[in-house]
Amino acid sequence: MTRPAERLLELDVTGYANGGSGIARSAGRVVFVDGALPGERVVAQITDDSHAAYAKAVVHRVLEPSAHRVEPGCRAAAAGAGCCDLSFVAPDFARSLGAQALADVLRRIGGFDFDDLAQPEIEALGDSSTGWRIRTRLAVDRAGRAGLRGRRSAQIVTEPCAAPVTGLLDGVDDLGARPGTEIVLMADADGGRHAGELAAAGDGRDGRGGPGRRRAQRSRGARSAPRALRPLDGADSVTHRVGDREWRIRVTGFWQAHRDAPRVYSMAALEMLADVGVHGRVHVWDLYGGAGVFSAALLDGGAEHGFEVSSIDLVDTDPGALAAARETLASDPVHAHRGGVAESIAGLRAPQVVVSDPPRAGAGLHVVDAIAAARPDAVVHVGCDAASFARDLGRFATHGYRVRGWRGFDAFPMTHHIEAIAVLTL
Ligand SMILES: C[S@@+](CC[C@H](N)C(=O)[O-])C[C@H]1O[C@@H](n2cnc3c(N)ncnc32)[C@H](O)[C@@H]1O
Repeated sequence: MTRPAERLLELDVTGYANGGSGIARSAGRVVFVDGALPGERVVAQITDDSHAAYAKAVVHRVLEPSAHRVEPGCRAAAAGAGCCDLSFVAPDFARSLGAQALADVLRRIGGFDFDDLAQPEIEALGDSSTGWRIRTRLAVDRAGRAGLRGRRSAQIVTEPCAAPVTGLLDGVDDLGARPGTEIVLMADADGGRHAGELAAAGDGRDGRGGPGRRRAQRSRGARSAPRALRPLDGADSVTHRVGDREWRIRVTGFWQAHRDAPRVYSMAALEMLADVGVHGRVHVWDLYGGAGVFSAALLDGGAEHGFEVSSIDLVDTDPGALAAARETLASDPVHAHRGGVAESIAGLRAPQVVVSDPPRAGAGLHVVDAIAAARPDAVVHVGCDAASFARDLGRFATHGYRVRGWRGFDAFPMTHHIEAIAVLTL
Protein backbone atom coordinates (compact mmCIF):
# COMPACT_ATOMS: atom_id res chain seq x y z
CA MET A 1 0.00 0.00 0.00
CA THR A 2 1.42 3.41 -0.91
CA ARG A 3 0.44 6.32 1.22
CA PRO A 4 1.08 10.01 0.72
CA ALA A 5 4.57 10.88 1.87
CA GLU A 6 4.46 14.48 2.97
CA ARG A 7 3.07 14.02 6.49
CA LEU A 8 4.75 15.64 9.48
CA LEU A 9 5.12 13.63 12.68
CA GLU A 10 6.44 14.54 16.11
CA LEU A 11 8.82 11.76 17.14
CA ASP A 12 11.13 10.71 19.96
CA VAL A 13 14.34 9.36 18.47
CA THR A 14 15.55 6.40 20.50
CA GLY A 15 18.24 4.74 18.40
CA TYR A 16 20.65 4.96 15.49
CA ALA A 17 20.60 2.75 12.37
CA ASN A 18 23.54 1.49 10.35
CA GLY A 19 22.63 3.74 7.38
CA GLY A 20 23.10 6.88 9.49
CA SER A 21 19.51 7.71 10.40
CA GLY A 22 17.87 8.02 13.79
CA ILE A 23 15.32 5.38 14.80
CA ALA A 24 11.91 6.33 16.13
CA ARG A 25 8.56 4.57 16.40
CA SER A 26 5.12 5.65 15.35
CA ALA A 27 1.88 3.68 15.38
CA GLY A 28 3.75 0.39 15.80
CA ARG A 29 6.15 1.08 12.94
CA VAL A 30 9.82 1.93 12.88
CA VAL A 31 10.60 5.32 11.35
CA PHE A 32 14.14 5.95 10.07
CA VAL A 33 14.75 9.67 10.42
CA ASP A 34 17.62 11.22 8.45
CA GLY A 35 19.34 14.02 10.30
CA ALA A 36 18.10 12.99 13.78
CA LEU A 37 20.12 11.78 16.75
CA PRO A 38 19.20 9.42 19.59
CA GLY A 39 17.71 11.35 22.49
CA GLU A 40 16.18 14.06 20.31
CA ARG A 41 12.57 15.05 19.89
CA VAL A 42 11.95 16.16 16.32
CA VAL A 43 9.26 17.01 13.84
CA ALA A 44 9.96 14.68 10.92
CA GLN A 45 8.65 14.78 7.39
CA ILE A 46 7.80 11.36 6.00
CA THR A 47 9.60 10.79 2.70
CA ASP A 48 8.73 7.14 2.06
CA ASP A 49 5.62 5.55 3.45
CA SER A 50 5.38 2.61 1.09
CA HIS A 51 6.51 -0.20 3.43
CA ALA A 52 4.35 -2.01 5.96
CA ALA A 53 7.10 -2.44 8.57
CA TYR A 54 8.84 0.91 8.40
CA ALA A 55 8.77 4.44 7.04
CA LYS A 56 11.54 6.86 6.10
CA ALA A 57 11.60 10.48 7.13
CA VAL A 58 13.81 13.50 7.32
CA VAL A 59 14.12 16.04 10.12
CA HIS A 60 11.86 19.02 9.53
CA ARG A 61 12.52 20.75 12.87
CA VAL A 62 14.45 19.79 15.99
CA LEU A 63 12.36 20.35 19.11
CA GLU A 64 14.81 19.02 21.71
CA PRO A 65 18.36 18.77 20.36
CA SER A 66 20.96 16.25 21.46
CA ALA A 67 23.96 17.63 23.35
CA HIS A 68 26.02 16.09 20.53
CA ARG A 69 24.44 18.15 17.78
CA VAL A 70 26.86 20.79 16.41
CA GLU A 71 26.87 23.45 13.70
CA PRO A 72 27.16 21.51 10.40
CA GLY A 73 30.85 21.24 9.49
CA CYS A 74 30.12 20.88 5.78
CA ARG A 75 28.35 23.61 3.84
CA ALA A 76 27.59 21.30 0.92
CA ALA A 77 25.88 18.75 3.18
CA ALA A 78 23.94 21.51 4.94
CA ALA A 79 22.72 22.64 1.50
CA GLY A 80 21.48 19.14 0.65
CA ALA A 81 24.49 17.44 -0.97
CA GLY A 82 24.92 13.71 -0.42
CA CYS A 83 28.40 14.01 1.06
CA CYS A 84 28.88 14.53 4.81
CA ASP A 85 25.59 13.22 6.22
CA LEU A 86 26.84 13.38 9.84
CA SER A 87 28.55 16.75 9.66
CA PHE A 88 26.03 18.00 12.26
CA VAL A 89 27.31 15.51 14.87
CA ALA A 90 30.30 15.95 17.22
CA PRO A 91 33.04 13.66 15.80
CA ASP A 92 33.56 11.58 18.97
CA PHE A 93 29.86 10.95 19.25
CA ALA A 94 29.62 10.09 15.53
CA ARG A 95 32.32 7.46 16.10
CA SER A 96 30.45 6.01 19.05
CA LEU A 97 27.32 5.80 16.88
CA GLY A 98 29.36 4.01 14.21
CA ALA A 99 30.65 1.53 16.78
CA GLN A 100 27.10 0.92 18.00
CA ALA A 101 25.84 0.32 14.46
CA LEU A 102 28.73 -2.01 13.66
CA ALA A 103 28.17 -4.02 16.85
CA ASP A 104 24.48 -4.20 16.04
CA VAL A 105 24.97 -5.71 12.57
CA LEU A 106 27.73 -8.01 13.83
CA ARG A 107 25.18 -9.31 16.33
CA ARG A 108 22.10 -9.41 14.09
CA ILE A 109 23.60 -10.34 10.72
CA GLY A 110 26.90 -11.97 11.70
CA GLY A 111 25.54 -13.86 14.70
CA PHE A 112 28.34 -12.68 17.05
CA ASP A 113 27.59 -12.49 20.76
CA PHE A 114 30.71 -10.63 22.02
CA ASP A 115 31.20 -13.17 24.82
CA ASP A 116 34.92 -13.52 24.26
CA LEU A 117 35.65 -10.58 21.97
CA ALA A 118 35.08 -6.92 22.82
CA GLN A 119 32.90 -4.91 20.45
CA PRO A 120 35.08 -3.02 17.96
CA GLU A 121 35.57 0.67 18.59
CA ILE A 122 35.80 3.17 15.77
CA GLU A 123 39.26 4.74 15.73
CA ALA A 124 39.88 8.19 14.30
CA LEU A 125 41.98 8.30 11.16
CA GLY A 126 44.25 11.32 10.99
CA ASP A 127 43.82 14.37 13.16
CA SER A 128 40.85 16.11 11.58
CA SER A 129 37.33 15.37 10.41
CA THR A 130 37.79 17.77 7.52
CA GLY A 131 40.34 17.94 4.71
CA TRP A 132 40.89 14.18 4.51
CA ARG A 133 39.51 13.19 1.10
CA ILE A 134 42.06 12.91 -1.72
CA ARG A 135 39.67 12.03 -4.51
CA THR A 136 36.21 13.14 -5.44
CA ARG A 137 33.85 13.49 -8.36
CA LEU A 138 31.73 16.53 -9.14
CA ALA A 139 28.85 17.00 -11.54
CA VAL A 140 28.77 20.04 -13.82
CA ASP A 141 25.45 21.88 -14.07
CA ARG A 142 23.97 23.62 -17.09
CA ALA A 143 25.68 26.87 -16.19
CA GLY A 144 29.05 25.09 -16.07
CA ARG A 145 29.33 25.16 -12.25
CA ALA A 146 30.74 22.08 -10.54
CA GLY A 147 29.16 20.56 -7.43
CA LEU A 148 28.13 17.47 -5.55
CA ARG A 149 24.89 15.71 -6.28
CA GLY A 150 22.00 16.19 -3.90
CA ARG A 151 21.19 13.56 -1.28
CA ARG A 152 17.54 13.33 -2.21
CA SER A 153 17.36 15.12 -5.53
CA ALA A 154 19.05 15.54 -8.89
CA GLN A 155 20.08 19.01 -7.76
CA ILE A 156 23.78 19.91 -8.07
CA VAL A 157 25.00 21.61 -4.90
CA THR A 158 27.76 24.11 -5.55
CA GLU A 159 28.52 24.95 -1.90
CA PRO A 160 31.98 23.54 -1.01
CA CYS A 161 32.29 20.18 0.76
CA ALA A 162 34.55 20.10 3.83
CA ALA A 163 35.99 16.65 3.18
CA PRO A 164 38.47 17.25 0.31
CA VAL A 165 42.10 18.03 1.13
CA THR A 166 43.20 21.65 0.80
CA GLY A 167 43.48 22.70 -2.82
CA LEU A 168 41.56 19.79 -4.35
CA LEU A 169 38.54 21.96 -5.22
CA ASP A 170 40.40 25.19 -5.96
CA GLY A 171 39.03 26.92 -9.05
CA VAL A 172 37.00 23.91 -10.22
CA ASP A 173 34.58 26.16 -12.09
CA ASP A 174 37.46 27.54 -14.14
CA LEU A 175 38.79 24.20 -15.33
CA GLY A 176 36.69 24.32 -18.48
CA ALA A 177 34.50 21.28 -17.87
CA ARG A 178 31.40 21.24 -20.04
CA PRO A 179 27.82 21.16 -18.74
CA GLY A 180 26.49 17.64 -18.21
CA THR A 181 29.94 16.13 -17.70
CA GLU A 182 31.65 15.17 -14.45
CA ILE A 183 35.01 16.26 -13.07
CA VAL A 184 37.18 13.62 -11.39
CA LEU A 185 39.75 15.04 -9.00
CA MET A 186 42.64 13.38 -7.21
CA ALA A 187 45.42 14.76 -5.03
CA ASP A 188 48.85 13.14 -5.28
CA ALA A 189 51.28 12.22 -2.52
CA ASP A 190 52.74 15.74 -2.52
CA GLY A 191 49.38 17.53 -2.52
CA GLY A 192 49.36 18.30 -6.27
CA ARG A 193 45.90 18.38 -7.86
CA HIS A 194 44.95 16.37 -10.95
CA ALA A 195 41.63 16.60 -12.72
CA GLY A 196 39.88 15.28 -15.77
CA GLU A 197 36.49 15.66 -17.41
CA LEU A 198 34.47 12.49 -17.75
CA ALA A 199 32.15 12.60 -20.75
CA ALA A 200 28.46 12.44 -19.90
CA ALA A 201 27.12 8.89 -19.74
CA GLY A 202 25.13 8.26 -22.92
CA ASP A 203 22.55 10.92 -23.58
CA GLY A 204 22.79 12.36 -20.07
CA ARG A 205 24.82 15.27 -21.40
CA ASP A 206 22.40 17.88 -20.24
CA GLY A 207 22.54 16.45 -16.71
CA ARG A 208 18.75 16.72 -16.36
CA GLY A 209 18.17 13.00 -15.72
CA GLY A 210 14.60 13.34 -17.00
CA PRO A 211 11.81 10.81 -16.69
CA GLY A 212 10.80 7.94 -18.90
CA ARG A 213 11.45 4.20 -19.13
CA ARG A 214 13.19 4.37 -22.50
CA ARG A 215 15.50 7.03 -21.24
CA ALA A 216 16.25 4.94 -18.12
CA GLN A 217 17.03 1.85 -20.23
CA ARG A 218 19.28 3.83 -22.54
CA SER A 219 21.13 5.42 -19.69
CA ARG A 220 21.56 2.08 -17.84
CA GLY A 221 23.42 0.70 -20.87
CA ALA A 222 25.34 3.91 -21.32
CA ARG A 223 26.36 4.07 -17.66
CA SER A 224 28.23 0.78 -17.91
CA ALA A 225 30.10 1.85 -21.07
CA PRO A 226 33.58 3.33 -20.62
CA ARG A 227 33.52 7.13 -20.59
CA ALA A 228 36.09 9.28 -22.33
CA LEU A 229 38.41 11.26 -20.07
CA ARG A 230 39.63 14.72 -21.08
CA PRO A 231 42.58 16.04 -19.03
CA LEU A 232 41.79 19.34 -17.30
CA ASP A 233 44.61 19.86 -14.83
CA GLY A 234 47.83 18.05 -13.91
CA ALA A 235 48.41 14.55 -15.22
CA ASP A 236 46.05 11.66 -15.88
CA SER A 237 48.22 9.33 -13.74
CA VAL A 238 48.70 10.31 -10.11
CA THR A 239 51.56 9.30 -7.82
CA HIS A 240 50.65 7.86 -4.41
CA ARG A 241 53.09 6.75 -1.73
CA VAL A 242 52.84 4.27 1.13
CA GLY A 243 56.04 3.62 3.08
CA ASP A 244 58.91 3.55 0.60
CA ARG A 245 56.75 2.51 -2.33
CA GLU A 246 55.15 4.58 -5.05
CA TRP A 247 52.17 3.81 -7.28
CA ARG A 248 50.94 5.52 -10.43
CA ILE A 249 47.13 5.45 -10.47
CA ARG A 250 44.81 6.80 -13.17
CA VAL A 251 42.86 9.80 -11.98
CA THR A 252 39.71 7.67 -12.43
CA GLY A 253 41.24 4.61 -10.73
CA PHE A 254 40.65 3.23 -7.26
CA TRP A 255 42.71 4.56 -4.39
CA GLN A 256 41.49 4.82 -0.81
CA ALA A 257 39.62 8.10 -0.36
CA HIS A 258 41.14 8.99 3.02
CA ARG A 259 44.73 10.14 2.65
CA ASP A 260 45.86 8.11 5.68
CA ALA A 261 43.90 4.93 4.94
CA PRO A 262 46.45 2.90 2.93
CA ARG A 263 49.15 3.36 5.59
CA VAL A 264 46.81 2.68 8.52
CA TYR A 265 45.15 -0.39 6.97
CA SER A 266 48.53 -1.83 5.89
CA MET A 267 49.86 -1.48 9.42
CA ALA A 268 46.66 -2.90 10.91
CA ALA A 269 46.86 -5.99 8.67
CA LEU A 270 50.49 -6.60 9.64
CA GLU A 271 49.80 -6.19 13.35
CA MET A 272 46.75 -8.42 13.24
CA LEU A 273 48.63 -11.18 11.43
CA ALA A 274 51.43 -10.94 14.01
CA ASP A 275 48.86 -11.06 16.83
CA VAL A 276 47.49 -14.39 15.63
CA GLY A 277 51.00 -15.83 15.38
CA VAL A 278 51.50 -16.08 11.61
CA HIS A 279 55.13 -17.13 11.15
CA GLY A 280 57.56 -18.74 8.74
CA ARG A 281 57.33 -18.46 4.95
CA VAL A 282 53.82 -17.87 3.68
CA HIS A 283 52.08 -17.82 0.34
CA VAL A 284 49.46 -15.05 0.25
CA TRP A 285 46.26 -14.33 -1.67
CA ASP A 286 45.65 -10.59 -2.00
CA LEU A 287 42.01 -10.68 -3.14
CA TYR A 288 40.39 -7.53 -4.49
CA GLY A 289 44.01 -6.45 -4.32
CA GLY A 290 43.77 -3.32 -6.48
CA ALA A 291 47.18 -1.82 -7.02
CA GLY A 292 48.70 -4.12 -4.40
CA VAL A 293 48.95 -1.93 -1.32
CA PHE A 294 48.45 -4.88 1.05
CA SER A 295 50.85 -7.01 -1.02
CA ALA A 296 53.56 -4.38 -0.62
CA ALA A 297 52.90 -4.05 3.11
CA LEU A 298 53.20 -7.78 3.70
CA LEU A 299 56.30 -8.09 1.52
CA ASP A 300 58.03 -5.13 3.18
CA GLY A 301 56.76 -5.48 6.75
CA GLY A 302 56.37 -9.23 7.20
CA ALA A 303 59.86 -9.80 8.61
CA GLU A 304 59.32 -7.24 11.37
CA HIS A 305 56.09 -9.02 12.25
CA GLY A 306 57.45 -12.56 12.37
CA PHE A 307 56.82 -13.93 8.88
CA GLU A 308 58.22 -13.86 5.39
CA VAL A 309 56.16 -13.71 2.22
CA SER A 310 57.37 -16.26 -0.32
CA SER A 311 54.86 -15.32 -3.03
CA ILE A 312 51.54 -13.59 -3.61
CA ASP A 313 48.59 -14.16 -5.93
CA LEU A 314 46.83 -10.83 -6.37
CA VAL A 315 43.37 -10.84 -7.97
CA ASP A 316 41.41 -7.84 -9.22
CA THR A 317 39.09 -7.03 -12.10
CA ASP A 318 40.43 -3.56 -12.85
CA PRO A 319 43.10 -3.48 -15.58
CA GLY A 320 44.31 -0.05 -14.49
CA ALA A 321 44.87 -1.20 -10.91
CA LEU A 322 46.65 -4.32 -12.13
CA ALA A 323 48.92 -2.27 -14.38
CA ALA A 324 49.84 -0.14 -11.36
CA ALA A 325 50.43 -3.26 -9.26
CA ARG A 326 52.65 -4.81 -11.93
CA GLU A 327 54.68 -1.62 -12.21
CA THR A 328 55.20 -1.10 -8.48
CA LEU A 329 55.72 -4.77 -7.64
CA ALA A 330 57.72 -5.61 -10.79
CA SER A 331 60.65 -7.11 -8.92
CA ASP A 332 58.59 -8.88 -6.24
CA PRO A 333 57.18 -12.42 -6.30
CA VAL A 334 53.66 -11.19 -7.04
CA HIS A 335 51.45 -12.75 -9.71
CA ALA A 336 48.68 -10.33 -10.65
CA HIS A 337 45.59 -12.04 -12.07
CA ARG A 338 42.89 -10.12 -13.88
CA GLY A 339 39.43 -11.48 -13.18
CA GLY A 340 36.67 -11.85 -10.65
CA VAL A 341 37.71 -13.37 -7.35
CA ALA A 342 34.90 -15.94 -7.53
CA GLU A 343 36.11 -17.22 -10.89
CA SER A 344 39.85 -16.90 -10.29
CA ILE A 345 40.73 -18.42 -6.96
CA ALA A 346 39.89 -22.07 -7.69
CA GLY A 347 42.98 -22.28 -9.90
CA LEU A 348 45.41 -20.73 -7.40
CA ARG A 349 47.88 -22.49 -5.13
CA ALA A 350 46.54 -22.85 -1.56
CA PRO A 351 47.63 -19.91 0.62
CA GLN A 352 48.67 -19.67 4.27
CA VAL A 353 47.40 -16.09 4.48
CA VAL A 354 44.51 -14.38 2.71
CA VAL A 355 43.79 -10.66 2.63
CA SER A 356 40.37 -9.88 1.16
CA ASP A 357 39.27 -6.30 0.66
CA PRO A 358 36.07 -6.38 -1.39
CA PRO A 359 33.99 -3.43 -2.53
CA ARG A 360 30.89 -2.32 -0.61
CA ALA A 361 28.80 -5.40 -1.47
CA GLY A 362 31.31 -7.57 0.37
CA ALA A 363 32.88 -10.84 -0.77
CA GLY A 364 29.60 -12.75 -0.65
CA LEU A 365 28.85 -16.25 0.50
CA HIS A 366 30.28 -18.03 -2.53
CA VAL A 367 33.67 -16.31 -2.27
CA VAL A 368 33.85 -16.79 1.51
CA ASP A 369 33.10 -20.50 0.99
CA ALA A 370 35.88 -20.71 -1.60
CA ILE A 371 38.42 -18.95 0.63
CA ALA A 372 37.53 -21.19 3.56
CA ALA A 373 37.80 -24.28 1.34
CA ALA A 374 41.46 -23.37 0.69
CA ARG A 375 42.06 -23.65 4.49
CA PRO A 376 44.40 -20.66 4.98
CA ASP A 377 45.91 -20.33 8.47
CA ALA A 378 44.78 -16.71 8.73
CA VAL A 379 42.41 -14.39 6.90
CA VAL A 380 42.41 -10.60 7.12
CA HIS A 381 38.99 -9.48 5.96
CA VAL A 382 38.29 -5.83 5.23
CA GLY A 383 34.90 -4.17 4.76
CA CYS A 384 33.64 -0.69 3.97
CA ASP A 385 30.02 -1.64 4.59
CA ALA A 386 29.19 -2.86 8.08
CA ALA A 387 26.32 -5.12 7.03
CA SER A 388 28.14 -7.01 4.28
CA PHE A 389 31.23 -7.21 6.49
CA ALA A 390 29.11 -8.81 9.25
CA ARG A 391 27.50 -11.20 6.79
CA ASP A 392 30.88 -12.30 5.40
CA LEU A 393 32.36 -12.82 8.89
CA GLY A 394 29.31 -14.83 9.91
CA ARG A 395 29.81 -17.06 6.88
CA PHE A 396 33.49 -17.63 7.76
CA ALA A 397 32.29 -18.78 11.19
CA THR A 398 30.19 -21.53 9.59
CA HIS A 399 33.45 -22.96 8.23
CA GLY A 400 35.13 -22.98 11.63
CA TYR A 401 36.98 -19.66 11.26
CA ARG A 402 36.90 -17.57 14.41
CA VAL A 403 37.40 -13.85 14.61
CA ARG A 404 40.50 -13.25 16.76
CA GLY A 405 40.49 -9.50 16.53
CA TRP A 406 38.74 -6.65 14.80
CA ARG A 407 39.19 -2.93 14.40
CA GLY A 408 36.96 -0.20 13.06
CA PHE A 409 38.09 3.06 11.47
CA ASP A 410 36.44 6.43 10.95
CA ALA A 411 37.74 6.34 7.39
CA PHE A 412 35.03 8.66 6.03
CA PRO A 413 34.74 11.32 8.76
CA MET A 414 31.48 13.26 9.05
CA THR A 415 29.65 10.41 7.30
CA HIS A 416 27.96 7.28 8.61
CA HIS A 417 30.40 5.10 6.64
CA ILE A 418 33.08 3.17 8.49
CA GLU A 419 35.82 0.72 7.53
CA ALA A 420 36.36 -2.47 9.49
CA ILE A 421 39.13 -5.07 9.51
CA ALA A 422 39.01 -8.50 11.14
CA VAL A 423 41.53 -11.28 11.46
CA LEU A 424 40.28 -14.86 11.52
CA THR A 425 41.93 -18.20 12.11
CA LEU A 426 40.72 -21.77 12.37
C1 LIG B 1 37.94 -1.68 -1.74
S1 LIG B 1 38.90 -1.83 -3.19
C2 LIG B 1 40.38 -2.48 -2.50
C3 LIG B 1 41.60 -2.32 -3.33
C4 LIG B 1 42.92 -2.57 -2.61
N1 LIG B 1 42.89 -3.71 -1.73
C5 LIG B 1 43.39 -1.33 -1.89
O1 LIG B 1 43.46 -1.35 -0.66
O2 LIG B 1 43.71 -0.34 -2.55
C6 LIG B 1 38.12 -3.14 -4.00
C7 LIG B 1 38.81 -3.64 -5.24
O3 LIG B 1 38.04 -4.76 -5.72
C8 LIG B 1 38.06 -4.78 -7.13
N2 LIG B 1 36.92 -5.63 -7.51
C9 LIG B 1 35.61 -5.34 -7.50
N3 LIG B 1 34.88 -6.43 -7.77
C10 LIG B 1 35.75 -7.45 -7.93
C11 LIG B 1 35.61 -8.84 -8.23
N4 LIG B 1 34.42 -9.38 -8.36
N5 LIG B 1 36.72 -9.59 -8.31
C12 LIG B 1 37.95 -9.02 -8.15
N6 LIG B 1 38.14 -7.72 -7.87
C13 LIG B 1 37.06 -6.95 -7.77
C14 LIG B 1 38.04 -3.33 -7.52
O4 LIG B 1 38.61 -3.16 -8.81
C15 LIG B 1 38.88 -2.69 -6.41
O5 LIG B 1 40.23 -2.59 -6.81
